[in-house]
Amino acid sequence: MAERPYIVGNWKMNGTRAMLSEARAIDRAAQRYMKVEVALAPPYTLIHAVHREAEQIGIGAQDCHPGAEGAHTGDIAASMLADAGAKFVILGHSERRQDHGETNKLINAKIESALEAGLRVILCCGETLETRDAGDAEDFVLRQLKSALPAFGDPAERLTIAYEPIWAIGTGRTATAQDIEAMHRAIRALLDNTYGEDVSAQVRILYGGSVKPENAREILSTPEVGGALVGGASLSAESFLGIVVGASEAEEA
Ligand SMILES: O=C[C@H](O)COP(=O)(O)O
Repeated sequence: MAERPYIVGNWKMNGTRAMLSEARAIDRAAQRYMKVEVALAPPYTLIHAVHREAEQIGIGAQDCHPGAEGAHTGDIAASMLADAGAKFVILGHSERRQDHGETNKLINAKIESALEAGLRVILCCGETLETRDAGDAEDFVLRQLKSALPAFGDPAERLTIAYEPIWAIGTGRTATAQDIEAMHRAIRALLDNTYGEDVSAQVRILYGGSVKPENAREILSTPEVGGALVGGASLSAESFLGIVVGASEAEEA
């Protein structure tokens, strides 16, 4: 089974240089919880500055362009992220799919490009409430993954999946532990079939959607949950570290 629980903060479109003190506090405190792998994905504008501050935590980005370079105004290539100090990139987040019409095909191309640039990838998936209520959540998520997953057999440790039910993002609602476990088991079975069990075992499956200090321990104790992708609660060191503590306790239990 893959290593330590992975707790990743996604700052989304939040953060100016004034937030560097939060990143610094997270980094310093993370050194006390070595059983947990802690990472932050600030906006592009802060990647290099947070990277320079960080001694312990991993720094990543929230998106990249599928191309290597060229005339794409406003876009950022994976190699440029790596140059700025990023070690991973979040791809296929539901907010990118909704706000920018990202398709699984495009996300697949971005993944290939990110891996080529030496980055780790956190591939997001998740269903809407309508899809869940219609009983199609599992089929929908597995279809998303089948279309987006990279055809690699080699750097499995560089792939992480994040299951984020869209209706749980930023709403205060979380999926039940049973629903999370069932979906994570379905994703694990897909990874087993796609890459073989040895490779699949190296891929962590994170849960995302209103993870907070109060629910972190329960969620992170759920079978097949290898960590959390945290939005709102990652914006303050205090609440994010509360989740890190929950992960550490879940790991020790
Ligand atoms: O990337 C993070 C997720 O979208 C979860 O966001 P949230 O913790 O604010 O619900």
